[in-house]
Amino acid sequence: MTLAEWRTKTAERIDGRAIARALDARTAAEIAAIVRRDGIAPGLAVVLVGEDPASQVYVGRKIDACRRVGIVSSEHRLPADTAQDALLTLIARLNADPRIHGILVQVPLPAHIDAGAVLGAIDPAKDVDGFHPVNVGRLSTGTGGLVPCTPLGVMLLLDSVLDDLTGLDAVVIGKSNIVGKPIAMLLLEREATVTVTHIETRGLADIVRKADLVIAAAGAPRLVRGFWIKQGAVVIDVGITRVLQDDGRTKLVGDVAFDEVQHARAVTPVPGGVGPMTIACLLANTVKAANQNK
Ligand SMILES: Nc1nc(=O)c2c([nH]1)NC[C@@H]1CN(c3ccc(C(=O)N[C@@H](CCC(=O)O)C(=O)O)cc3)C=[N+]21
Repeated sequence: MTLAEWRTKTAERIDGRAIARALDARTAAEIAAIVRRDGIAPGLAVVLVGEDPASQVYVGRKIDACRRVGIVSSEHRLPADTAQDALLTLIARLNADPRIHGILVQVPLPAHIDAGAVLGAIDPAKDVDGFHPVNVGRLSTGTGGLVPCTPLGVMLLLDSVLDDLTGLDAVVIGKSNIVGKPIAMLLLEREATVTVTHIETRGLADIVRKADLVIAAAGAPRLVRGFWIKQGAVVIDVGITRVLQDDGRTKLVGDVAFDEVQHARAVTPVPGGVGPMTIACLLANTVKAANQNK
C-alpha cells in the first residue's frame, strides 16, 4: 500500500445497531412461536437496587427492548439501603414464579450487599446474565448454559466480519467476570489463541500489536491507540465511559481511539457497537430460558 492509500483508508465500521436489529427480528419471531405454542409470552424480571444514574438508563433501555419484541417485563426498583435478605427473598419469589423465565439483577450492587451471594441465589435456568457459578462452569467447560450477554454480543459482531476464528491471535484487554473472562472462554471455544491482559499488564501495547483480534474491555477511555493496532486487525470496543467535554456536555467514549485505528480491517463504534448487542442478547437469552424451562 502506498502512503497516499494508507492515509485515505478507513476501517469497516461494524454496525452494532443493525446487527442487533436483525437479531431482535429473529427473537420476536421465536416469541410469536412460543406464544402460539404455550399461550404465554416469555417473562423477564429486572431488579435494580439503588439510584445509580447509568444503571437507571440501562435498565430503562432493557425494559423498552422487551416491549419491542414481546417479552413481558417486570421491574423491581429497590432503595439503595435494601437489606441483602430482602433482595434474596425477592429472588426466591422470582425463582418460583412460572411467569418469569429470566431474572437479571443489575450490577454493580451497593457495597453492603454480597453480589456473589445474590447472583448465586438466582436459579441457573433463569440466569439470563450467565453470572451464576453453574453457568460460568458450563461456559468454561463448553457444556452449554446461558452465556453472558456482552460476550455473546461480541462474538456475533466478530462473526459479522470473520467466517472462522481458528488459529487467530486474540488479545482481550480486561479480566472482569462479566466481560473479559467469559469472552476469553468463548474465543478459546472457537480455536482462537487467546491472551488475556489487563491494565497492569507489562508491555501491553506490544502484546496488542501482535493481535488479529483485539477485544478492549478495560473501561479506560481511549486506552488503545492507533500504533497498538496491527494493520488489518479486527477491533471490538466494549468500553463505554461517559466523559465531560470542554463545552460542559457529556459524551460516550470507548476504550479505543476510534479515529486512530482506521488501518484496522474493522472496528466497532461507541456508541452503536457492543452496547446494542448486549441488549439484543439479553432478549435472546430470555427466549432461550423460556424454551428450556416451560
Ligand atoms: N446485570 C447486569 N447485566 C448487564 O448486562 C449490565 C449490567 N448489569 N450493568 C451495567 C452494564 C452495562 N450494560 C449496557 C447495556 C447497554 C448499553 C447500550 O445500549 N449502549 C448504547 C448507548 C448507551 C447510551 O446512549 O447511554 C450504545 O453503546 O450504543 C450499554 C451498556 C449492561 N450492563
